[in-house]
Amino acid sequence: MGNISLTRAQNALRGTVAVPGDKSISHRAVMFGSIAKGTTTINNFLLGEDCLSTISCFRKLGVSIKQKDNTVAIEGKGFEGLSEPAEVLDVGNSGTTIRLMLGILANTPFHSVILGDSSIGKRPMKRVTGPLRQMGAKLDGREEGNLVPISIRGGSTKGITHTSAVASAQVKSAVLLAGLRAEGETTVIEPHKSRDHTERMLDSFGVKTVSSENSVTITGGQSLKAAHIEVPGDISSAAFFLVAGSIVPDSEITLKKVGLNPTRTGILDVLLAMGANITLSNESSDGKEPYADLTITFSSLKGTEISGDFIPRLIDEIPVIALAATQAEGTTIIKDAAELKVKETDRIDTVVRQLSAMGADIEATDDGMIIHGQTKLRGTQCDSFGDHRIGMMLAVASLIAEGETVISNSEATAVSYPGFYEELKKLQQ
Ligand SMILES: O=C(O)C1=C[C@@H](OP(=O)(O)O)[C@@H](O)[C@H](O)C1
Ligand SMILES: C=C(OP(=O)(O)O)C(=O)O
Repeated sequence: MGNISLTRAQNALRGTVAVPGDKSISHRAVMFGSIAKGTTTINNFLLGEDCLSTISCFRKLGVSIKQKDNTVAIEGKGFEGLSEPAEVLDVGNSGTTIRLMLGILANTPFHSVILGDSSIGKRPMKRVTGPLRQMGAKLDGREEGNLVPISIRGGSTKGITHTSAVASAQVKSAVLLAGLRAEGETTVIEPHKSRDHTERMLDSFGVKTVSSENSVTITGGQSLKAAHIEVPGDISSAAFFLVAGSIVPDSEITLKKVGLNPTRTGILDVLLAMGANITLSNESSDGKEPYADLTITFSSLKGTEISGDFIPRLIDEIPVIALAATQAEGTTIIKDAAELKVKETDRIDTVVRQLSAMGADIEATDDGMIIHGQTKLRGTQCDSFGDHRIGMMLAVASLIAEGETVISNSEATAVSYPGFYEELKKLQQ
């Protein structure tokens, strides 16, 4: 597995970055196009390994998908166009692929087996297989259907009202997708609102859902009509540059066409509350998703507290927010974020261990972390542990660390951002 060796930034970070397409939106565009009737086209599709896994799984389900660079064309034949896969569906490292796909397969009258890599092998699936079983789908897997490999035989399902213990767009989307073909209404209630890309994109495909603050209802029997999807830049990828620009002296970075769906912009609210200097320009929207250019300049940061409703709006950005907090004056407290423990790694544990090794004053709590700033960081031997967001956070940390930072399993960043290290390097010239 690859090591990358990085050194402290010699110059300020300056330049413009077009961050790659949004991962959540790219997955959904392929999935919805695969169950819609007609030709769905996607522009600025994310060529990250996770989204390529989604394409590969739907091809195994018999869907014709043409992909050239970041444009994709899908010949959808509706749900009826999906056929029993001869091979195992391998989702690689992607939690979104497996959970949403299970929702779709709940209604397909054939047998499928799904698995993923060693990280997926540890991630809980009961949160999805539980409600899908309640709807009538036949699923099984290790630990009573909690862990892959999962086998599923879809069939006829009935609508349910599901109260999810966690705010999770993957759970919400899986149940709503099963609800598309279920008898009657299906409602998902969450403790906090999670990202709503599914609801927005279903609308583009001609399917109505009804949302209130923390619940969404879908009526079964609706079919999808092909659509054209323009994928905005991924704010979760932009987050690494937002923090890099804030902590490397004299920096100024512009990020083009970054998706600004309000269920995803917690990182902007938090960085602004910490004193970051971020301006928006060229605000617009394609279809249902708003976007804008973001410009970030270096500024001094102060600690903050992040909890409750904020957490789902920035869940994937917490590793890099923790890094920003090491450079902020005062204390940052992150709580209500126990979900971090069931991501690609236990992100409370990996963030705390890796940043501690670099000299940060950071401690783990049951549902988050406490960071005391400002600390000087020093380069050391680090590890992404195969978690793309940890790899990218450590690369940003290296920019302000004394000496050499070596990151093992550095290739993990290709899961959501192929070419990340090169882009970071370009800003230093
Ligand atoms: O629905 C999605 O596209 C995602 C939802 C989130 O996961 P949860 O639903 O588990 O919170 C997020 O962490 C993941 O990166 C993508
Ligand atoms: C948690 C993530 O993705 P997934 O759940 O799709 O593996 C992520 O991208 O940080």
